Amino acid sequence: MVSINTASRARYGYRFLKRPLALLTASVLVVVCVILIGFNTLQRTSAPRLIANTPSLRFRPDTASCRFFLAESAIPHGGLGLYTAIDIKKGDFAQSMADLCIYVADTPKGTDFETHSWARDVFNGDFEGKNPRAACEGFATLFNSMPPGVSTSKLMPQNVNTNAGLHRATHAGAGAVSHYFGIWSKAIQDITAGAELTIDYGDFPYQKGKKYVAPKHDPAWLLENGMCIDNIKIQQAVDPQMGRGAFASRRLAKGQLVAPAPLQSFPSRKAFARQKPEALFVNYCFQPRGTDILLFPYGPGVNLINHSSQKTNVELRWSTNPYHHKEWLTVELDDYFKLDKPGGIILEVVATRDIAEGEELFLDYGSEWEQAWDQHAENWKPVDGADRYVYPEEMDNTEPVRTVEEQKNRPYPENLANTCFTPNWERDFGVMRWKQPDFDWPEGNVNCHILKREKNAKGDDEYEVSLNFDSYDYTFDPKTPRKKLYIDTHVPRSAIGWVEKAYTSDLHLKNAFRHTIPLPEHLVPPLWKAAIQ
Ligand SMILES: C[S@@+](CC[C@H](N)C(=O)[O-])C[C@H]1O[C@@H](n2cnc3c(N)ncnc32)[C@H](O)[C@@H]1O
Repeated sequence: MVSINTASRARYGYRFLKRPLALLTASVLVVVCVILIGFNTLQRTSAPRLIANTPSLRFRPDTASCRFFLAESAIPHGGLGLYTAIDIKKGDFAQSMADLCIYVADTPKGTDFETHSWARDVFNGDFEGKNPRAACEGFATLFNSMPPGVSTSKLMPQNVNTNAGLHRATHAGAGAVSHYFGIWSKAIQDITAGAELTIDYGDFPYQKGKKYVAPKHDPAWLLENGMCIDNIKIQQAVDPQMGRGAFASRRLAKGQLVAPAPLQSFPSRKAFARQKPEALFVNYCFQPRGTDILLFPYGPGVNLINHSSQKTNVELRWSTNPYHHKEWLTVELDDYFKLDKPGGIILEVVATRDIAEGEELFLDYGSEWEQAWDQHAENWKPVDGADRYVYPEEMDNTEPVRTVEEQKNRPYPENLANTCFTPNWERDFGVMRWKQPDFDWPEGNVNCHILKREKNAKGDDEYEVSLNFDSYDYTFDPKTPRKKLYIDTHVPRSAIGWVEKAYTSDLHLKNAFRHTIPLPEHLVPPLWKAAIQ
């Protein structure tokens, strides 16, 4: 937590200003600085308005430039809320970095994961399996809901394919990290510093007739009471085997809060072991040793911190924030899961030494995890056919797409299927002309077969496609009339994309590494430990 200390700010003396020449020099410097800062600020759209000072720390952290905070929601009973400390223009990104989601391909019915996760079609996970649902870290899971007209932001579930630099033919880490990275939100109105960032959930039970007011806090209050969630940026890890990693977006001082990590609790890891390999989700969870429970941290970037026992520069502790229900850690595990809302416990990532801007962050996952990884890396060999596997992002999206007929002679890689983005939802089956959608919901993206390709009057390719609204059933033969056959005509090339067929992505690699991150022993509540013996 950050504290403003204006009195001690004065301790930084400017005694040399007593001399006139020095005064002139200082004035020129100030003007140059103001111009440079102004230019820099313009490039970032809006200026951080907050000034902070933590002079007691030898290595002064740059908290003043924090752009996003987690703090008590200004919505009554809203719990924690997301805040911006900068002005954001309508249409601009309204978060500091993209979110990451982890899909479970066949979510068991009736489990806590099914009820507390994102639907398959929100972030383009339709094609992974029969009942895909996602756990997401970052802003997506932290938003509170406000009605249309009041809510500030909108999710932008972009179809970003990424294997995080890990190819199944060459990397032991392939299949051990999620490909669903790149989820953003954008401002749907001009947002001013101090505003709580909200989205409209769509199904939130708003009170009829109630006039909702946009929730906000004073920016200075945020600096005093908020937890900065902007200290991490996500990039390719320095060691390519690790996939992405978390990096310091500003300098961080020893002992400083790097990021809060609210936790989602799931009572049984077994629920994720019905398929082989076990669901990738477990790799992103803490597990108190000996228990079967999973704790999923969803604070922005926390989940992206890789392991190193040699280069460790952050550690975990239970949060001191009032929203961390520490009393919930004093009940037996069984009773913990009977609590009204088994959420509300928060870990914190804290710097164990001064960290320079741009340094990769490393947590020590412990020797058990390290040995498991070393063994995996030593024994790993690529699965059969790995060198023929093509990731969707490797396809050239400017090339004309071959029709089903043409594919008989020149097939595409067998793991890939086409998707078509269609606005034609309000229909019975039959033939419809494609039109430019006025929405960007990912539900519009469905599996399709390319039946015909023709030039339009402008000389551009247009396609006739057969759409499959049962996304994961990509096997149907378009020539055999089905009960419901949906045809779109005049589909432009830009509406056609590629996805991996169900059950073929790296998520399902038989040789993928799976291991939870053991919760450090000293953080496991004694009563939970008692349950272990
Ligand atoms: C919590 S995730 C970390 C973020 C992940 N790197 C990503 O790109 O999404 C944990 C996974 O990252 C990878 N990882 C983390 N530390 C690693 C290390 N020291 N060596 C190899 N892989 C590592 C492993 O696949 C592990 O299961």
